[in-house]
Amino acid sequence: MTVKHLQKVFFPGTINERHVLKDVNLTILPGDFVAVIGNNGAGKSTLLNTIAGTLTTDAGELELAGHRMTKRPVAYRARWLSRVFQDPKMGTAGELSVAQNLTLAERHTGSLSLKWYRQAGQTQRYRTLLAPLQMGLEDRLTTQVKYLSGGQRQALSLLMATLSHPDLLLLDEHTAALDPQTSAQVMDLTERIVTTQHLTTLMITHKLSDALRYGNRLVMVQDGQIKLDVRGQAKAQLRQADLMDLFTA
Ligand SMILES: Nc1ncnc2c1ncn2[C@@H]1O[C@H](COP(=O)(O)OP(=O)(O)OP(=O)(O)O)[C@@H](O)[C@H]1O
Repeated sequence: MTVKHLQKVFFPGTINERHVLKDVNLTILPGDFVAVIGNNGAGKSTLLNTIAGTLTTDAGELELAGHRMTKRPVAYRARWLSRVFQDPKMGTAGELSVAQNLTLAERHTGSLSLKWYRQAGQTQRYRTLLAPLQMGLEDRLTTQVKYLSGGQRQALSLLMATLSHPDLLLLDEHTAALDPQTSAQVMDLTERIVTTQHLTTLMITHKLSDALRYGNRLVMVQDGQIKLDVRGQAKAQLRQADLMDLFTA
């Protein structure tokens, strides 16, 4: 994924004009797991939304898996890109069962009937997919998703978002609405899925400890620009105090 000279201006030409992304450049290499941090209003969500296509760009280029995404709608980008939102309700259909949600996610790449899960072997396959989440979902295939806990629902969202092996996985503060223990559980699950599938991942988080612990790369956005971009050994040596210093600098 490459982001070149990206700019976003809200309310252009008015008294409220605000340059939220100021010439952002970012090359995400295949297999990178990038944690994005930054103050409130720094431009993190705007960056993610322009990549996902829910916001248009004012200047710059976006390319993913060799395809130009810049002016493309969300549906076009969905072939290569998946997203998990902060709200566990966003990634799943509450009125449908766990199995039906999985079928929906699989229909992303084909055209299966929602009754497909009843076919022989399908139940076992879904149980096998769900068991590694360690949330007990393999025993709740017929439960309507609205009755699941936030953590179970977010784990299911994560599984559904990654079933199609996307070229880019966007995690939009996906553990922020969960209690600390569940959040840690979903983060560990995230790491397992991302590592096993070698997924290229961009994760926004407000938890500095998560940004330091997970992923091979850390990007700090400040005032619409990338203030810090470290990977590998340099990232491993970073401490929370270093980040706090940068936040206030
Ligand atoms: N759709 C919009 N219309 C107008 N202004 C917007 C819009 N979306 C964001 N902004 C403004 O752009 C700035 C950056 O917002 P953004 O949500 O990208 O920041 P953020 O780094 O994700 O912050 P937070 O950590 O609080 O979520 C803020 O001043 C915000 O008010």
